[in-house]
Amino acid sequence: MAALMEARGVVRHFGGLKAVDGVDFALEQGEIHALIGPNGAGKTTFVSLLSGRLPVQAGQITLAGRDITALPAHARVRAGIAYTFQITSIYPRLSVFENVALAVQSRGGDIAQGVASALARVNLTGFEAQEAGTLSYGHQRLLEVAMGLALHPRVLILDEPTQGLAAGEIEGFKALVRGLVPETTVLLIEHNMDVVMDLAHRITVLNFGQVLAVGTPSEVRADRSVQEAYLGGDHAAG
Ligand SMILES: Nc1ncnc2c1ncn2[C@@H]1O[C@H](COP(=O)(O)OP(=O)(O)OP(=O)(O)O)[C@@H](O)[C@H]1O
Repeated sequence: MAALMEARGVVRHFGGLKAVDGVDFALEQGEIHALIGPNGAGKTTFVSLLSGRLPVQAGQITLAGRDITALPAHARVRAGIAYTFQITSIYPRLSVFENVALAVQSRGGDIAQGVASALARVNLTGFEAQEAGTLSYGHQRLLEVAMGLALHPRVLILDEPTQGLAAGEIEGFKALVRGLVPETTVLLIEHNMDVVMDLAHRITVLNFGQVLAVGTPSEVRADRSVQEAYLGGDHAAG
C-alpha cells in the first residue's frame, strides 16, 4: 500500500547551507513517526516543506497519492495536514476557548462542541476562560495541539510538543498521542528520547539535511551510524 504522505528527493538550501538535501520520506497511515537528529539537522525545515510553510527547491511531496508540492500552506491544511511549530502560534490575548474556536470555525461545525472535544483531548478542560498568553509554556503547547486537532486532520505534525512540559504532563501527552492513531497519523519532532522510544512506531533520523536511518525504535537504537551521529553523544538530551 502506498504511504499516506511521501517526500521524494526534497531539497531546501539556504545559500550554501544544505538544510534539507535530497530527503526521501514516507509516512504510513495510522503510524506515530518520530523525526530525530542533532540540532540543525534540518528537522524543522523538513516539516516546513511538508506543511508548505516553505517551498521546496526540488523534489515532490504527495498526500494520499496527490501531488501537493505546489500547494500553499493553507490549502495543505484544508487537504488534511495540521501542524504546530516550535514558536507558539496561539493568540495570547484571546481566551483558550476563542483560540480553539478559530480553528473549529475555519473547518466548520458546531463551535462549542468542537472546542469542548478538542480541549478534552489535551486535558485543558476548565481553562476555557483563561487568556491564552497567561498559560504555562507547556499548556500553550497543548493548546496548539488542541487547535490542530480541532481541524480533524489526517496528518498532525508536532514540532517539539513536550518541550516545557513537566514529567507528569509528558505521560499525559503520550497517552494523548496514542489515542489519536490510527485515525490520525502523527509526525513528531522530538528531542526527548524516552518519549521517542516509547511512542514512535518508526523513526527517521536526519543528519546534515540527509536521512541517516529509518526504522523501528530498536532498529534505530542499534544503528551504529545513528549512535555515532546522535544517540551516543551529548545531543541525546536535546
Ligand atoms: N530561514 C532560514 N535561513 C537560513 N538558514 C536557516 C533558515 N532556517 C533554518 N536554517 C538553517 O538550516 C539548518 C537546519 O535548521 P533546522 O531548524 O531545520 O534544524 P533542526 O533539525 O530543526 O534543529 P533543532 O533541533 O535545533 O530545532 C540550520 O543550520 C539552520 O540554521
